Amino acid sequence: MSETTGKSSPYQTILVAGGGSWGTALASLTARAGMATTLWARNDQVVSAINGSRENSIYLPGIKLPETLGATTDLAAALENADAVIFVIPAQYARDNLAEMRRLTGGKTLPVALCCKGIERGTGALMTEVIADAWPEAIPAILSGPSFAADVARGLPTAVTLACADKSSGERWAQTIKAPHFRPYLTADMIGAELGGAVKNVLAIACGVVEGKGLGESARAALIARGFAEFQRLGVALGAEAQTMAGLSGLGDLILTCSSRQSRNMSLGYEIGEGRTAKEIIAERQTVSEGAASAGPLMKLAGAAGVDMPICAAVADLVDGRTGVDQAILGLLARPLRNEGSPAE
Ligand SMILES: NC(=O)c1ccc[n+]([C@@H]2O[C@H](COP(=O)([O-])OP(=O)(O)OC[C@H]3O[C@@H](n4cnc5c(N)ncnc54)[C@H](O)[C@@H]3O)[C@@H](O)[C@H]2O)c1
Ligand SMILES: O=P(O)(O)OC[C@H](O)CO
Repeated sequence: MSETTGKSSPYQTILVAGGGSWGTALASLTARAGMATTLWARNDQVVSAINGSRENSIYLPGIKLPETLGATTDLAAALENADAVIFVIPAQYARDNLAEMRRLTGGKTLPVALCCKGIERGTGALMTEVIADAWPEAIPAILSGPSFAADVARGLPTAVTLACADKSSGERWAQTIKAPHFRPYLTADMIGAELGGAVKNVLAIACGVVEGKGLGESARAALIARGFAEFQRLGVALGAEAQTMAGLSGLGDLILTCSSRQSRNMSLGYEIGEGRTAKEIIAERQTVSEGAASAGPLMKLAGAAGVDMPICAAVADLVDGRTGVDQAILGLLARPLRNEGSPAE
């Protein structure tokens, strides 16, 4: 897929499922572009705030939302007229919500852009596998890449990967979400796109630990580079394309998330590096840190593929309380020396 035709028509009636910061930013984007957009959230405070004061004061405070954006807690009604769904519910709740949408639509074939960046606990399934089980009639796409919700909602320039195996649906999605400041790049490589988003969240926790522990910027750069090598090994094993891994949803998002404490994953790692436990930090947060829930399933996926991912394994041990920060760092530094390009054992 080298160039889009530019002739595809956008989807017109959009349901954005998920009233967190990213769902709200994406809903604002499509509503501003003129698509009839309804945001579904399970939290009625979010819905009243959006409909009443044009602001998601809980998850995206301080951003004025367009008058044309409607919000509802009634999923069945929101699905009734939708011709496309932007799915922005955290990965661990994706299966149940997708299955419910399938039930409510009677198994309708709808295009669904999956925007969550995670791997399912228990199964180690990627989001395309989850949707294939839970709503097999849907036409999935992956929207991923370096994009903080607040940046996009403020109209700051952003570029993302839009992956869709169905060329015509991919082109329609590109026309639907594009904006003067928001630029989607198309690919058919869905595995590469979704893997990048899930793995960078785990690696961002490690980078946060490095910062919180005061290990220095050289250590952080080394961790990003070695983390990227881990991601590439897994990607190759699972059939991801090299250019997707080096692109926006891979290297691009890894750089963003590992460089900014605006990232919930990096800030989680930062606090762990300062000496707190993941469990206590997560318990007091209202927002999601996908890397914490996805680190364990990522190790399951890597194990099944026979791929060694020592940094991600250390993060999984850390967030699940099987190791401490000092022990994790010592474990990584004590690994045998090897050639830079060699597949680790
Ligand atoms: N925020 C960003 O900048 C950003 C950017 C790109 C991708 N993402 C991804 O988007 C997804 C959503 O993240 P977010 O930042 O919008 O979330 P958030 O942390 O802002 O809010 C969490 C949302 O999840 C909802 N939720 C929790 N449990 C639920 C359940 N059982 N069923 C339905 N909804 C439930 C909450 O009501 C809330 O709307 C994540 O996978 C995240 O990695 C986020
Ligand atoms: O805040 P995070 O760590 O969930 O990152 C948000 C986006 O995924 C960045 O691209």
